[in-house]
Amino acid sequence: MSGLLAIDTLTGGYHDTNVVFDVSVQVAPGQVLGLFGRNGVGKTTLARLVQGGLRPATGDIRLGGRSVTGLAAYERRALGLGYMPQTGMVFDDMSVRDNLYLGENRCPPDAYFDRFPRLAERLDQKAGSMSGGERKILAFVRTMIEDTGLLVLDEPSEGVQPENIDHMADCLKERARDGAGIILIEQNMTFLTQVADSYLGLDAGRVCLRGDAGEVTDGQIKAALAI
Ligand SMILES: Nc1ncnc2c1ncn2[C@@H]1O[C@H](COP(=O)(O)OP(=O)(O)OP(=O)(O)O)[C@@H](O)[C@H]1O
Repeated sequence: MSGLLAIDTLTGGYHDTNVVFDVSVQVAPGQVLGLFGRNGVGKTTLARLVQGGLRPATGDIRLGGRSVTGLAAYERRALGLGYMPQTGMVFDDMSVRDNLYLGENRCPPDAYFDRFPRLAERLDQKAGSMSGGERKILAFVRTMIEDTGLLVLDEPSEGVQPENIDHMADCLKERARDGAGIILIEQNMTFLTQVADSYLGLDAGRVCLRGDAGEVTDGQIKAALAI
């Protein structure tokens, strides 16, 4: 597998307390890695270690063959790493239009309005006045339109209606078909299994299950979640 992203024996967490231990995994162009596990097992922490918001205690992260372990989040962003955090991506005081159109290195969002017409209807509305699910869709589309080769998305479907989750799945599959590597953190297993072509399960910060979609069974995923 040619590594777009290579994570090597990564350990890290908060201050002196590590919550992710010895995680190694690779993501190739076009691959969607489904990252799952119960609440509090370290999924968001792993995502933030990859994104650069947290620095690892030990281990290495390589993007396109280059070590980015010592780089700040904005430097990783400049190298093509996109990140949709679980919360806090939308600027509540700005309009939906400004959330979508302001910023550099973006494609126009218009291509997403067929799938998510609510955004087009609410362009002049403040983002903070939208529902939680609508703000998630806004954050998702902002992430999709950025010019990035690796996307890390932390529970994008939380609070989103099933029909729009299906549209999110289609968008992610298209980005992967276009060559992006994707790490998708999800509690919604229907969504995750719809999109992921490989899985990484975490328990207590350690890898408890890994494999391609053809190898890992629903039963194994359920068992990993019920550990
Ligand atoms: N800012 C922080 N400071 C200290 N500890 C934290 C911080 N954020 C998370 N933790 C701890 O790190 C551990 C892993 O949390 P993390 O948010 O990575 O889990 P998660 O698998 O993403 O959970 P969830 O599914 O609930 O989002 C938890 O024990 C949590 O309490």
